[in-house]
Amino acid sequence: MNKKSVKDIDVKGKRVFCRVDFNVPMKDGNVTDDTRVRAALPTIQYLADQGAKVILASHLGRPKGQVNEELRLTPVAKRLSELMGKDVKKADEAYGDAVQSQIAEMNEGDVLLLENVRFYPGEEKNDPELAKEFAALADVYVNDAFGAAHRAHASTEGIAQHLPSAAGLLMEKELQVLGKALSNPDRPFTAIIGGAKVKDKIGVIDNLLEKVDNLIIGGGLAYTFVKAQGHEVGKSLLEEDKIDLAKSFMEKAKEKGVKFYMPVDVVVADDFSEDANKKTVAINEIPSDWEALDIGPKTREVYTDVIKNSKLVIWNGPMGVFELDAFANGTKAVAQALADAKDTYSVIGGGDSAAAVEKFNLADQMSHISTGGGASLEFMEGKTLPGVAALDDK
Ligand SMILES: Nc1ncnc2c1ncn2[C@@H]1O[C@H](COP(=O)(O)OP(=O)(O)O)[C@@H](O)[C@H]1O
Ligand SMILES: O=C(OP(=O)(O)O)[C@H](O)COP(=O)(O)O
Repeated sequence: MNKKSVKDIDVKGKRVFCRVDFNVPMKDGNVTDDTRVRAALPTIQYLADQGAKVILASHLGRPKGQVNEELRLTPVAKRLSELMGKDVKKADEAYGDAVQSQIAEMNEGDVLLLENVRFYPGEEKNDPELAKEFAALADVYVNDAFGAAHRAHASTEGIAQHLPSAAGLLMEKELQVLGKALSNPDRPFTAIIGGAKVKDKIGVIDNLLEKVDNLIIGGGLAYTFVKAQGHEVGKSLLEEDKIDLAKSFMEKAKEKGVKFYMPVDVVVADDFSEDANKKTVAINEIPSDWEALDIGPKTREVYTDVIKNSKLVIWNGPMGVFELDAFANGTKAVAQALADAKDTYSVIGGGDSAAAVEKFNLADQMSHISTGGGASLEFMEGKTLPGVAALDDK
């Protein structure tokens, strides 16, 4: 990476504004999954150990520029305190005089978490005035929020125009792992694309066809491809206006010699619920008033085999509605195959895929679980991430 690292700059005694992605799931005022907090710990700990005054900033949810009591970062500060084994102070705002006073009282190695930056309308608008207010709090800017690096916001992009800046350790690791996967991949290289966001993932499929040896399609987005193959999909998820594009991808795969794997059988249900009637059918036999909610056993076998024979696999999006146990088998089979394939480097991206791997207790057997869903997709599409582009070059 040609961007400065936090390790390239002197932070001792300096006030460091460190943007992290603490956009974590919460329930009843508690953090229910602290993966992103733990992922940011190496940078926070490094800064504290170096004697910096660590000022952390993050968004949480989408409060649309207004204060939302349920989206305060207080529970995250509590969790971070527990993880670090030291007191982490929390500010009630993200800039201004009160925050300045709190910072003035900090000692070297202290950590302060600012309030949700999206409580201010200027954040998502990348308002230069708000960026200046953030910059006024610190001497140095470090961006460790890979999950938000695809956003050009005041705390991810604007602030970097006003302070010396560098990438945090998580940011570096994410860019290095994903960058290597794409620039110099071990082969056979397989991409598995599933989930429900057809529109978001179409672009990435196009780009991946230039790079992979195998492309596996599953999840809700498969049915646009199934339809493009000429089969009926009943009530399954379908993006009518993307059928032609799906067709062109299958043709492109043929031209490029990419093996394109689609479900050969599926689990269909008469309702989107745990206790729906369900049955397994061949891909050309989806009944008109049923919907496909998971891949079937034959497909699981094929996909498992491809994974076993790959050296590098990137996986984004579940194979079925894994939140319902009745339709979790396809996703579980893929996760298990990745866990079993010890010689295969596995990269998981996307909140739901990561959640699925956690649910099956297989997270620690994956090589790399990316903290960014949208960010990892945009990166893999070859787009520039504004939060990275804004940082100082080496
Ligand atoms: N066959 C399907 N029909 C409808 N929804 C599906 C199907 N397969 C997967 N899904 C849903 O897709 C969602 C995840 O999609 P997406 O957000 O694109 O993935 P990710 O967050 O991993 O990028 C899950 O909530 C899952 O229930
Ligand atoms: O959770 C996030 O995105 P992700 O679910 O695509 O990983 C990031 O924190 C970005 O959040 P945003 O999509 O509200 O800008």
